[in-house]
Amino acid sequence: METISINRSFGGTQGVYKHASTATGTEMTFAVYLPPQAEAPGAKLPILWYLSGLTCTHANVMEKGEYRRACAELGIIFICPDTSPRGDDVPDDGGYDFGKGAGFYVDATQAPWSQNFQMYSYITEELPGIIADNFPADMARQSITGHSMGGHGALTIALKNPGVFRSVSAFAPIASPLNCPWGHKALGGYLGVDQAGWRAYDSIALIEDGARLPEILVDQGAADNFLVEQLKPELLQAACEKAGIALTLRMQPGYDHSYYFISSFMDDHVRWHGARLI
Ligand SMILES: N[C@@H](CCC(=O)N[C@@H](CS)C(=O)NCC(=O)O)C(=O)O
Repeated sequence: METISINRSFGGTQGVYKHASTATGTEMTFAVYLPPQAEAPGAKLPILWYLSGLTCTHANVMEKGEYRRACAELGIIFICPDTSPRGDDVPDDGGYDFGKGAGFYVDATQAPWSQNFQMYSYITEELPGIIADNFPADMARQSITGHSMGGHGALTIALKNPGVFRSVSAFAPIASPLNCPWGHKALGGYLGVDQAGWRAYDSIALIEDGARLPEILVDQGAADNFLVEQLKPELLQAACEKAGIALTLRMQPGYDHSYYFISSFMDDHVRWHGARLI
C-alpha cells in the first residue's frame, strides 16, 4: 500500500492510498479518514464504509460528503473506495453508467468485463484485508452506507453478508437493478442476459429469496431527478414490509440527487451508525 496524501482534518487525518489489487488486476485508490482517537496507543476503532455512485471516485464523498466532524467526535474510521477499476487497459463503455466509474459492486462474469470488474470481491474481501492490516480498525465493528449505485452496493453487500455489518443505511439507493434502466444496462453487461443471475445483486430479490436485516435507514430526496425511473424506493418499502424488515424511509422535500443532499444528512447517518457501533 502506498500513501498518496495525508491531510490533517478535525484533529484526525484524511488519507488517500493506492495498492495493487489482485481482485481487479489494477491499481486501486481509496480514502480513509482516521479520527483523532486513532492516535491513542493500541486504538481499535469501528469502521463506516461509504460506497459511491455512478461516475464517482473515492474523492467525491471525501471532498463533498462532510462526514469528518461527526466521525472525529465519535471516533469512527470512514472508508471511501473507488467505484471501479481504472487504467488504460481496463475496458470501458461510452456512457457514464457502465464500465469505468460504474462497477455496480458485482463480480462480472462476461468478457471483456470479467477480467477487471470484480468489485464485489474487492469490497467484501480484498479491501477489508488491506484495512485490517494497515489501520487501527476493529473489524468486528463495521457498518456500511452508500449513495445511489453505492446505496445498492451497501444494501446488497449487507444482505449477502449477515453478521458482518452492525448496521446499513443508504442515500437515494437504486432499490432494484432488475427494475430500472441503469440496472438492466449494467447487470446485463457484467452478468449476461439471464436475469436469474442478477438476483444475487438485487436488494429486492435477495429479500424475496430470504435475506434479512434487522433494520435499514434510507434518506431520499423528493426532488431527485432519478427517483421515479431509476431509484424506486417504494419497491424496497414493499419488500421490507412483507419481510418484516424495519425500514425507515425518509422522503426529504426539495432535495435532489447531489452531494448537497448527501452532505445535509451525512451527520444523521454517521450518528445513527455510531449508536450501533460504539
Ligand atoms: N452524470 C449523470 C449523473 C450521474 C450522477 O448523478 N452521479 C451521482 C451518483 S449516481 C454522483 O454522485 N455524481 C458525482 C458528484 O455529484 O460529485 C447525469 O448527468 O445524468
